[in-house]
Amino acid sequence: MRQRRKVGILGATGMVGQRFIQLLENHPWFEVTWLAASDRSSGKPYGEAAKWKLDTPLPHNIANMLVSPAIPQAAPKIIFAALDADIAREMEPAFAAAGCAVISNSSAFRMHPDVPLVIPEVNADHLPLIEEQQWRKASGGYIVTNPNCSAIGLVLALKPIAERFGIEAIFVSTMQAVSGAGYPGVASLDILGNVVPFIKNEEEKLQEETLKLLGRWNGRAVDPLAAKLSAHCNRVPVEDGHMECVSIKLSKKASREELIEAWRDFSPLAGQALPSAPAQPVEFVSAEDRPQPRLDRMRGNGMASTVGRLRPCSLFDWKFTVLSHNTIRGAAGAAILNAEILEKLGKLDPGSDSVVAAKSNDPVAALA
Ligand SMILES: NC(=O)C1=CN([C@@H]2O[C@H](COP(=O)(O)OP(=O)(O)OC[C@H]3O[C@@H](n4cnc5c(N)ncnc54)[C@H](OP(=O)(O)O)[C@@H]3O)[C@@H](O)[C@H]2O)C=CC1
Ligand SMILES: N[C@@H](CC(=O)OP(=O)(O)O)C(=O)O
Repeated sequence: MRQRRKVGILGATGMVGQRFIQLLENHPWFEVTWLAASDRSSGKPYGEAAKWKLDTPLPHNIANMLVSPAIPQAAPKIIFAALDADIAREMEPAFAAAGCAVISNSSAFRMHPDVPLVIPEVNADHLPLIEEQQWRKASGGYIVTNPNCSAIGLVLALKPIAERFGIEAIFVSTMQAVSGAGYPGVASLDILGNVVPFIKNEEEKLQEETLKLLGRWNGRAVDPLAAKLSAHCNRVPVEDGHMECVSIKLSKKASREELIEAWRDFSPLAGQALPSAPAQPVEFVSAEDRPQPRLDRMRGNGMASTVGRLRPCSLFDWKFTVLSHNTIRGAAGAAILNAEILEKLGKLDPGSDSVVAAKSNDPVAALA
């Protein structure tokens, strides 16, 4: 049996941090040995610092672990980061500069030209971008990101179609769960019995990240997919699971059967034996009233994207509905799968502990 690698979680007390703890509890490759959060939590036992909000018990060893200050000294070399974007912008480069592999869930560096934005089933071939990062050259450390929670479900559904038929235009309207806003998130008086047709920066992220993810690695950089994309993002009173209504215009004609076949055949990680990879990343359901968040979000242990309601579109070619779990596939599970593919590629260990930390005093500038 292989020895499990020691990993740390930055932002461990938050909603996504908690998912990391839950999903890593019995992970065969990774063992959580370090937890960090803000000064409010640092020095306290995790069980006291965090308001555990998940429906599985907080593991005992984690409850008793002291929350560390969020600094790279004494942190393990593999870090899962679940920080607010503003804090991530300062902190993730400091960890990368100190020689850590930062597997980030935040939006801070997703669109940086030298930072891979990756869904392993879709664009693992973008990972060589890490070699362009100054931190990598100086200390072995790097940042790899996973996408926005709405982009992940959408892109998983689009990739098999883009590969076979090409996509020229996409229209998407989301219905996003409240857990996406963290805790305490949206006030109950705003969301109960209501829909809020605005999520700050979400439409911009969904549009630009989708095109980068479906883009082509040219050996030095990623050329984004040249398609038109228009997004509407809405918050709905659902606990977990982002649903999206999608219309697409194809480059080449496709029948309903051909589209379903493209989704069913899509298994690019088959044979890789990555512990978190779902056997069927895109599940097509034929029932006329599916997918639904409560019934379908846990397909593939929360890592599959469920597609249904495929029918002709009178504006574009086809329309369908897609659903994915926003804090599993859309956040912590996505980052863990990124770490697994990096491990498989022999890239997860950024170097031994003796790696010399980067000399730069400004790690953000070191990326430029
Ligand atoms: N919720 C979701 O569905 C998704 C969230 N994301 C992204 O993941 C990230 C985390 O989201 P979420 O878990 O919801 O956020 P939360 O607000 O629930 O958690 C934030 C975490 O960051 C910590 N933190 C805050 N300030 C600092 C600081 N100065 N130094 C160190 N740690 C700090 C908090 O610690 P403390 O408890 O001590 O304050 C807490 O652990 C965000 O970038 C978010 O956009 C991405 C996809 C989906
Ligand atoms: N904004 C998303 C969750 C999120 O935090 O996204 P991002 O990782 O892009 O910041 C939502 O509200 O559902």
